[in-house]
Amino acid sequence: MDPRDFWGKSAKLWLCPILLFVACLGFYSNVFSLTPGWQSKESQSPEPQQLQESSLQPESLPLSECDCHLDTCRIPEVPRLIYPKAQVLKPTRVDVLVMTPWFAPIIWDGTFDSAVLDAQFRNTTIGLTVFAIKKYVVFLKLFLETAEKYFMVGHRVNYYIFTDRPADVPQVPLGEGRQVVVLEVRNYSRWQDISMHRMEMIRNFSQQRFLHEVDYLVCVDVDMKFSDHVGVEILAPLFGTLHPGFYAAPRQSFTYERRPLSQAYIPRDEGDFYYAGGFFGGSVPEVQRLTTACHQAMVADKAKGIEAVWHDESHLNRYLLYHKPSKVLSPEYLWDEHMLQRPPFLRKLRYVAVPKNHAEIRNR
Ligand SMILES: CC(=O)N[C@H]1[C@@H](OP(=O)(O)OP(=O)(O)OC[C@H]2O[C@@H](n3ccc(=O)[nH]c3=O)[C@H](O)[C@@H]2O)O[C@H](CO)[C@H](O)[C@@H]1O
Ligand SMILES: [Mn+2]
Repeated sequence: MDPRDFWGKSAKLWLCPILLFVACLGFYSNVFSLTPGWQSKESQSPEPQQLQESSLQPESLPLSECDCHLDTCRIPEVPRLIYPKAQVLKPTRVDVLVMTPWFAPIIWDGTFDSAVLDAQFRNTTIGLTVFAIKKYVVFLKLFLETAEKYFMVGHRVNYYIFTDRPADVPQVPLGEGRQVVVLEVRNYSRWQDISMHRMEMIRNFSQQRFLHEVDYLVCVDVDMKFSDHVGVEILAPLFGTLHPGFYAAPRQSFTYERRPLSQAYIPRDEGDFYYAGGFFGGSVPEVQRLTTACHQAMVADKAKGIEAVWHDESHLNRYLLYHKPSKVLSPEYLWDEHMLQRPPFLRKLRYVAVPKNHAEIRNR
């Protein structure tokens, strides 16, 4: 028999039971889906109560244009530009790590070209959040003046100043497309509580305002000044900054929270980097997720009578361990000249600590 003939005839014979089986499958799957207890987990619709609760979870925040997988964001069109060509066999930095194992760039001087980046990020509005509660209002003047000189120059910027002393916010001349927005908030008696509640307040205002007003949020400490360019090279769905005290340290010596009782707990055999609490950010939905998660973790810790060793910074580190940032800023973006000796590979100091007398300024 011709093999083709065999397959021709037997195909018809085989096809009948298969079609019958498929039809039965379709019928029974419909019947089962109508029968309680036969639904698969995924297709179960949550009880109204569950739905309300899960809508508070950071993962289930509403989708937005920026809310997409790392590699699926829309590529912006850039105009004709003249800039030096990258050379594949001449890497611009060989002295430092410029890429994480999950392919997030680590931002160092020499690794980026602002001409290209500025074109890619034109029409972007950046929100810079900063808290100046109680005596910390004294830092605002230098902070704003230096930000005008170095932070996102040429782009639209909203300075969101969270303070309990709106009258003490200084008037600083601002460039075009830049504005100060004063957000009056409560204070706390302990500095640790002020620091930690930043997560809650950023979360709250993200929902109320930031989602509608800016594309990215940059969340920083106020007791600092800009001293070199900080531009759109830092912008990404989620970014953190290498803490200047730990960039070369082994993970065992990172000052993560080590007590399993805390929501910020990280075991000694885990950890990528030690991130600083004083400089993080991302798209508004991602920052909303981060701040919601960190705030919820701090509420849970408080209920158990535990406070993480480095407060919000410990929770930020835990979050960024399990939600890998899409860019990592080098310590150029957060440095303390009085505490640390500048290593030769640190070519620029972009955002640096302003010395403060802790006894004089904290808890006042
Ligand atoms: C540079 C850096 O990574 N700093 C982190 C580090 O502490 P720092 O020692 O830099 O903490 P800090 O005294 O600067 O406090 C954090 C921030 O809270 C605000 N504030 C604090 C007290 C106050 O009375 N009024 C007020 O407005 C202010 O914006 C300040 O910059 O660890 C803290 C948690 O322990 C935070 O994670 C900080 O972000
Ligand atoms: Mn600080």
